[in-house]
Amino acid sequence: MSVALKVENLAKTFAISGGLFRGQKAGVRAVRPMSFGVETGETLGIVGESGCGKSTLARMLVGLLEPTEGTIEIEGKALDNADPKAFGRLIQYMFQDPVSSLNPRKTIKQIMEAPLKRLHGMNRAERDKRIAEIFDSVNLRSEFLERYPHEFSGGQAQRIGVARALAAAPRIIILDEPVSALDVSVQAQVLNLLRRLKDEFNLTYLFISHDLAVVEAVSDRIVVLYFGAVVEIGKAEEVFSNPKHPYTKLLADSAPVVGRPLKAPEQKDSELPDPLNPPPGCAFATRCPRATDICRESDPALERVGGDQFAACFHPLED
Ligand SMILES: Nc1ncnc2c1ncn2[C@@H]1O[C@H](COP(=O)(O)OP(=O)(O)OP(=O)(O)O)[C@@H](O)[C@H]1O
Repeated sequence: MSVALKVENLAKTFAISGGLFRGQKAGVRAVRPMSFGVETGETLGIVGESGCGKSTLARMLVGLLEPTEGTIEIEGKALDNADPKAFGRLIQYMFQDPVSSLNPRKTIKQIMEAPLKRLHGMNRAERDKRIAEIFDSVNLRSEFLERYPHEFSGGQAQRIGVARALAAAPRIIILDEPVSALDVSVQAQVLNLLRRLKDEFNLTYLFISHDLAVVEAVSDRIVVLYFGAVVEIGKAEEVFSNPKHPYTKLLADSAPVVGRPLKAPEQKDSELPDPLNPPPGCAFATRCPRATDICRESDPALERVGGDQFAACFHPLED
């Protein structure tokens, strides 16, 4: 197995100035230094509550945001923010709401052609051939090419979003809530299509979602983020059924997962820490039923807690 993506000490702090912060050096630590790898052909699920840094991480991975520190490597090559085309040829982002992310004044054909011209310098005949192949793979009819984004239903629009991401011939696609806006019946179709395309094009996926049942079903491994940091990482079939970090357990207990009884979440305090004034210790300590003094004083590192599972916790849960 080869490594598709390697992230080392990747972090983003948004500097804040002016207004209340005039003259101060304040910053929101949206992503705290994190490291992980993704194997070629793997689907890595990324979960966490709103504000935990999922979008910031995704935007750094596709070169839309410059990291404050750390490195991103795809297939062994370090990415350079000064070369956005290199990012585009290797990694693409599929937005949650494809209709509003596509230019409403351009036809689907014009939208599909743009990355082929910009990233690959293809001539008209090459572009036509490539677009026809991709449309065939995502089961879209060629007459759709002359239409505009608003003319499509949710499921069709999502397939166009996939087609656009595929047009660049990337190695990795980041799927940001790819099915959350769709009806359940259409969700299954889009998920099946994504699975087939992954094999057909030998792709690697990063799958971001709030829906733990969907993430568990599609992922090989899952990363759980809390307050900008990885708190747990492990095999999809283990992470929610045998969580080691108390936060993962809280998420799993509060999510309605088919076949698993729904329990009230164990928690002391539902508030996230202030990102402008993070606590010195574990960011989850204020909510954690297992927290002790050490948790309030130092921030635990991610450590192996058995098999292929890692957790950042001084008191990981037992099997
Ligand atoms: N441009 C910005 N300037 C300042 N702070 C920001 C900026 N973008 C994001 N943040 C902050 O960084 C943190 C992480 O935000 P991010 O959008 O990455 O989270 P998320 O997990 O994707 O949330 P959601 O699921 O709601 O999209 C939040 O505290 C957010 O307020």
